[in-house]
Amino acid sequence: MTSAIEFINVSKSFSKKDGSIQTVLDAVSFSIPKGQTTVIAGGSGQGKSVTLKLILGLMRADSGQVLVQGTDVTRIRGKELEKLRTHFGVLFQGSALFDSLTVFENVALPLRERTQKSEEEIRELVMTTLAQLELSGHEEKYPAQLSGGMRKRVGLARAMQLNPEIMLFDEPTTGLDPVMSQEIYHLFAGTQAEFGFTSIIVSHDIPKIFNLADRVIILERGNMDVFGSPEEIQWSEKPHIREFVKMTMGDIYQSHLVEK
Ligand SMILES: Nc1ncnc2c1ncn2[C@@H]1O[C@H](COP(=O)(O)OP(=O)(O)OP(=O)(O)O)[C@@H](O)[C@H]1O
Repeated sequence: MTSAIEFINVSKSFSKKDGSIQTVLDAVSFSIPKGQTTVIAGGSGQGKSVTLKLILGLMRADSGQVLVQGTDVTRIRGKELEKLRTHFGVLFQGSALFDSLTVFENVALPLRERTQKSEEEIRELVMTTLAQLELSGHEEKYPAQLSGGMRKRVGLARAMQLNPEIMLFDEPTTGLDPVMSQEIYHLFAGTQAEFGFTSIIVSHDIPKIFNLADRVIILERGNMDVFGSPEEIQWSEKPHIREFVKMTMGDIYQSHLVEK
């Protein structure tokens, strides 16, 4: 299976104020297959956002290789890095919409900034995506006039504009109620199936988010455990994974744990 992303012995540490060193990633290796959905989970401060930043080249690894579609991000800079980033669609917490721009303008932004398309072409593309994400009729509204779920959908519409091969979602359902979160998950599953991009989702919303996952990566104390499917997690013998299952998946997987 071809990998969209591969970490080979990647380490990342930070110097703390008290002079000590905090190792966030300790020689981790894993690969993210093309066209699949990988969920990155783990407790607070375990390095999920650092992992996304390393993938995007927003942060540099201390050692090891971070391969994005075969290119080592740790070795490129400037224009080359910018070009590589065009392969990504990014939806971060809070959707990061521009409040002073309408829905239409927010979604059109990447096309206006990154392509030579005419305004006519841009209108057609934006209106098509808005229709796909059930946002038709809202194009002249401003973000403040939308619900949280709609803002996420606008963020998703914008992230999809340049037909990215890889989508990164950082806590995509933060701040949404369970009904809206469910709606967003449906939308992810639908758009992923339709467009076939590689999805990487960082989320605390376990076990719900696991329904979307082809594979799961759990980060803890500098190490990563990679599971081929969410079901595999429950059979892990590792105490910290069993603890994670108990804390986050509770009753759903409890019976299996008891049976073991
Ligand atoms: N630029 C930085 N300088 C110093 N320390 C940093 C920096 N970025 C991250 N860290 C530290 O690295 C650790 C991992 O951070 P990260 O943001 O990746 O955690 P996370 O798993 O995404 O957590 P959360 O779920 O709370 O968002 C944290 O302890 C954080 O303080």
